[in-house]
Amino acid sequence: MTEQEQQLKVHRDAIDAIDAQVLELLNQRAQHAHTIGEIKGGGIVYRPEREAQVLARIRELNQGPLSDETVARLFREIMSACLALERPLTIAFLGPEGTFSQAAAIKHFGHAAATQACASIDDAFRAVEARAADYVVAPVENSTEGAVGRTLDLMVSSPLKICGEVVLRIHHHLLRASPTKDGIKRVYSHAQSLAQCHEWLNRNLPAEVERVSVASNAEAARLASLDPTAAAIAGDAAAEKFQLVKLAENIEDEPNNTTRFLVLGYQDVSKSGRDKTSLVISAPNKPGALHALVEPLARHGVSMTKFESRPSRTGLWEYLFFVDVESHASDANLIAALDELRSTSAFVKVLGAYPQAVL
Ligand SMILES: C=C(O[C@@H]1C=C(C(=O)O)C=C[C@H]1O)C(=O)O
Repeated sequence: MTEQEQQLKVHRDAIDAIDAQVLELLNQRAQHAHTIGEIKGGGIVYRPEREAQVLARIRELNQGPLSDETVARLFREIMSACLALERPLTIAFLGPEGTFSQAAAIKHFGHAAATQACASIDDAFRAVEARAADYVVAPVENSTEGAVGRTLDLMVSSPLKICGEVVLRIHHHLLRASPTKDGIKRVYSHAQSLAQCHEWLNRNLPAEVERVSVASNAEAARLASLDPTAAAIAGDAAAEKFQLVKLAENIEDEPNNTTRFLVLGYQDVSKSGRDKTSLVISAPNKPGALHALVEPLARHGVSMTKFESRPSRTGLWEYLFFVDVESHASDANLIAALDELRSTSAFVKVLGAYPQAVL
């Protein structure tokens, strides 16, 4: 054995011994999670607030050299596998396979969860409402393009509650079946992605190349895989699924492009310690209405992280305001502010209280 081989052997033997211990400990952990499942007695096993606390604690304990992000991702998968011992969760998302919604579902629930592709955001909500899936993951806002109106509208009438949020960094690539930019006649993508790459397209593709908006980026990738004169704008998952070549990477105009997704199900989530509550409140279109809405929140020390207005579709009220606050719905100051708002607004709905994204 050479000296180098001897040195390698020392460390490989150490790794083998550690792996045996890690394996033993992982199974001990799984056993405890299973027992907790039994104590819960067949009720809802998944506890978003506990999972957020586990991930936050792991990040805090971490001394490196692995990054906080890396260890949190590993523990995300460990919890996912422990939970699947009871029953794998089914997560509905806006399909087809390979969309950012699916990537968000996997980021939040780990790979042990089963993902169920749906034809529309409406269908994904319906799957959970009909209990054909456990949770839905739906996009709600993009840092460059703003709110996803359909998700906001659905939440107003749906009986589902928000029980988590997922923040996903969005990277778009120009994809094609062949490795050249020559002969591209059209580019397929979802309208939002075309908008997010608008300037890059202006600079890098001839003006006569047609931009065709389709239902999803994954659908765009599928079409580009069939049509030699087409390219698609989509992310890594779609590129992999349809075996397309990346002609250009990270072509989004805004480098910090992120999309926020919400997780909804039939579940009230207890306090994790770092929570948000999402509300929708109606306000008439008259002077001072907006002030009357914000003032009680401010006076009770509730801090807002988002404020989004949307015309009411029912015609009963002029506007609906979607408000996110940095409190849990069970916090005394938020309860007091909501009591006041209920006495002045025709419609106040708590869409859910949930842990802030940890990953
Ligand atoms: C083990 C539990 O059940 C599930 C599994 C968890 C885990 O593996 O740590 C955490 C929360 C729950 O989703 C629990 O509630 O503590």
